Order: sequence, then C-alpha cells, then structure tokens
Amino acid sequence: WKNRRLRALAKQLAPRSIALPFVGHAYRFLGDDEDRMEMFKRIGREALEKSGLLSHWQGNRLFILVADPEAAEILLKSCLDKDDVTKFFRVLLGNGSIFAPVSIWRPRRKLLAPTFSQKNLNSFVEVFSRQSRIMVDQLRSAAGKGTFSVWKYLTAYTMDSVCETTLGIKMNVQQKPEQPFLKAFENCCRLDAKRICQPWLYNDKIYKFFCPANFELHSHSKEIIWSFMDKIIASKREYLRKEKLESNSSQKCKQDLKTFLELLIESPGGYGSVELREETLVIVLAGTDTSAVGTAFTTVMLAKYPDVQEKVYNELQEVFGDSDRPETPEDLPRLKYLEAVIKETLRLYPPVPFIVRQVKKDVTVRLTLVEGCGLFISIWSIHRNPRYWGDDAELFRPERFLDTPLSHPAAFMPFSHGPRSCLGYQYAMMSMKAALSALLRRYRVLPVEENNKMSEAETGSREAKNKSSEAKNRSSELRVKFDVMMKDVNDFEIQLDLRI
Ligand code: HEM
Repeated sequence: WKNRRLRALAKQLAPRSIALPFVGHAYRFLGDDEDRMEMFKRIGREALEKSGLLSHWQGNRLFILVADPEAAEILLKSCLDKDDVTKFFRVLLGNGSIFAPVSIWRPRRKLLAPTFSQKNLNSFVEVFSRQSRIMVDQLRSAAGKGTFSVWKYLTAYTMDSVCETTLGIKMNVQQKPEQPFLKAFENCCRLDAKRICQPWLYNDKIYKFFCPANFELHSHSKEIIWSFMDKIIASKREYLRKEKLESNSSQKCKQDLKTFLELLIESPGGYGSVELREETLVIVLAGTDTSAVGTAFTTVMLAKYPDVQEKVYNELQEVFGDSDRPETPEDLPRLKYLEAVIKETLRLYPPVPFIVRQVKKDVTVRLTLVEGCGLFISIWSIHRNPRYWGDDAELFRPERFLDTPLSHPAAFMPFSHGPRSCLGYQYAMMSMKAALSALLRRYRVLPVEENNKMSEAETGSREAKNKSSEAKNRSSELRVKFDVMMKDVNDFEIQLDLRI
C-alpha cells in the first residue's frame, strides 16, 4: 500500500526521462563530477518548469526535488530527519549533529548554539584578521606572475581560522600545507560524493567487493582523522585541567577567548570523548570547505566584474583609508556592499547546492508528499527561480541585496532554512568578509589570461554598450562540479596585481 502511494506520487511529478529497473533515474548521474552537477542543474530546471516539484527515482527510493521556496519552507520545518543517503557521512561523523537522527541532534544543537553568540563571534575577528594577513602575505609570491589557483590559499586560511577558533590549536596549514589530516578529509569527501550518486554501490558488501581500493582508502582516511581529533581533544583536556589547577593556586587570570572545544568540554552535563570528537569534526568539516568555496567563488566573480570590484574597493577605502590596520568587529558590519557581493555569489553559486531530508510523516505542499520519500531541496534552483528573483535571476547583480527585501524568506538560503539550518551562518559571513577585505585592500583581482584580454576589450567598449548586452555578459556561467561541496571546474583560477 505504501509503495502504491509512492508510485502514484512519482507519477504525478514525473520527469521527462524514464526510470530504469533497479537504478531508477540514477543512470543520469554517470560521468564525472561536472556531469553530475550538470545533471542536478538540468533536473532543477525541469522542476522549475513544473511549478517547483519533480520526482526522481534513486535506485528503488523515491525522491522529490524541490525548487520552490514556499514548499521548501514548509518541508524544512516539518521534515527534520536527514535521508538515509547521508549514512556514508555518518561513517566518519558518527552521531555528529549535522547528520544525526532528530533525537540526538536536538539536545546537541541546544548545547552548541550559544557557542555562536555574537560575543564569541566578535572575539574571533582578531583570529580571522591575523590569519587573513598571513594568507595575503603568502599570496605575494603569486602576485604579478600570471594565472594561478587561489583555492589552496583560501582553504588553508579557513582551516587555520576554524581550528584556532573552534579547537584552540594553531595548525599552521598556511605555512605547512602537507598535513595527512587534510588529505584524509579530502579523500572522504570525494569518495562519499561519488557513492551518493551510485545507488548500486550503497550496500557496504557490494561496495567493498567492487571497489576494494576506495573502501580501503575511506577506512584508512577515517582512522587518520579520528586519531588526529582524539589527540587534540586529549591534549586540550589536559591543558584545561592544568589551567584549572594553576588558577586555583595563583588566582591567575584566565584567557578571554574560549574555543568551541573548551566550551563543549566545560558545558554543564559535559560531552564524552566520542561525542566531543563527533561535534568538533562536524564544525571543522562544516566550517572549512564551505567558507573557502564561498570566498573562492566571490574572488572569481570579482575578477570577472571589475566594476563591482572597484565599488568594493571604494567601500574599503571609506572604512580603512590607506591604513594597513587589521579588521575589527566594528568594521565588518560597515562593509555592506561587500556583503551584498558575497550574498549574490552565494545565490548563484551556493557551496552546498542541495540539502537532503526524509519525509517521516505525510506532509502537504500543494499535494501530499508521502511518508518514506526522500527530499532533495535544490538550493541551486530556488536561487534561480524567476518567480522570486525576476527575469534577471541568472544575472550577477549584487545591488539586488541592497535595493529590495527578499520576496520570500526562503528564496535565499545558502545556509538552509528552518530549525536545522546552518549554525555557523554569521561566523561564515564574518570570516569571508575579513578574508576578502584583507585580500582586496592589498591586491587587484584579475581574470585568467585569455579571458583577461577579452575582458579588457569589453571594458573599453563598455560605456558604449547598452544595458541588455551588459546583462548578457553577466549571465555567463562558471563551470561547476559536485564534490560534496559545489566547486569551480577550473579550480578557482585568477591573477593578482599588487595595489600598494
Ligand atoms: C559559506 C559557508 C557555509 C555554508 C554555505 C553553510 C551551509 C550549511 C548548510 C546548507 C547546512 C545544512 C543545513 C540543513 O540540513 O538544513 C549547514 C549546517 C551546519 N553548518 Fe554550515 N555552512 C557554512 C559555514 C559554516 C561554518 C563556518 C560553520 C562553523 C564554524 C558551520 C557549522 C554548521 C553546523 C554545526 C551545521 C549543522 C546544523 C544542525 O544540523 O543543527 N557552517 N551549513
């Protein structure tokens, strides 16, 4: 009976392509990382044509792809469970809050939330600012030397910032990039992203049999990550124990800046070692690549649109003048245009292009979504839905975030929406602003060489161009791929020129 209801729902929202026995529509995800993202986009566009909902069989599981913010808002409030396809991430993260069942997630979120208070976040700005200065210094060797990928600099910056603020350890990845822990993280993400799209490999025994090397690499990478985290947590516990003893005996002043890890260890009720590892891993995993991707896409967009970059630079001049002083918590809210540029980039290139949930109880959004089906909430498609963003939805126009309020609260949701949305939203915005501020105060960002020539020609004749051709120029897409996060196929290549 349940299957019959699922099949009836699938039929009502059927896509143009046919579902094959055993694999459903998953054959459409064959190919490389770029092909997979292309397919997500294509399905998303089809959902937009069909009033925002589309069915998709992933093997024998029915998923509904959601491209409409009104439906997404209801679903993200009422369907808090993550779908079973996220079980691969749970191998690494255990019951870490991001993919945990609701009964485990709820109390952990409560405990974690106060650690993102404005007071704590403000105290992290000093770290963001110091770490972004290191990044800017490291970039000196690439400036004026042609095209290069900015990715490794940004990901090292976010890793160092997240580890210093959340764990209280100075990883120095920016100075020493060869860390086995980082490679292991990368391996797990890449392997999980691929497996999630291949339902014929969901079963562990089949995966182990047909892909023994991948299975082995995943297990080995997990061991490296776990033992690294366990060592950090043990040394932090020891540090806190000693600090407590010392402060008892000498009334020594305790440090002001509390890391997430310290706050978790000292929280009333306390976390056990496994829970501590799970939650710190969640924050490192959720906080590192996401912010690096957001910052990297913004950098590429600034290279592509020099007039936008000039406006950002003028704003930075207003706030900092010619001074080289570090960013403070008071500076960041003043960078309003930079914030609009970051938001517009996150709209067009959301680092997490879709969210996966499961319907545990029938829920009605125009029609009834049946218990047992999965949900792909497509952030990518919601952000390009012309009903909410207008006819210029595909265009890069940061001013839209200054001109007009959102047409729907869930129309913009790079950090998701509802009770289970991103806890690090403000943290991420502050970290990205600090990094981009430091970068743009020191350098002018330029597109890669071939495009650069084209762009100079375009810039020269720009004045003469009418608005519609500018609009056309602004809609030209970056090539993207799916690798748990959504990333640039060209590895975020740019050029830099020293400003001062
Ligand atoms: C541009 C940067 C970021 C983006 C786009 C992003 C996006 C997201 C998304 C889409 C989710 C899933 C929400 C859902 O399933 O509905 C999430 C969850 C989460 N994020 Fe972020 N995130 C970013 C940065 C960060 C940072 C910097 C941190 C922490 C330092 C963080 C911590 C978390 C946590 C703890 C969760 C789990 C929340 C829960 O399940 O209660 N995120 N994020």
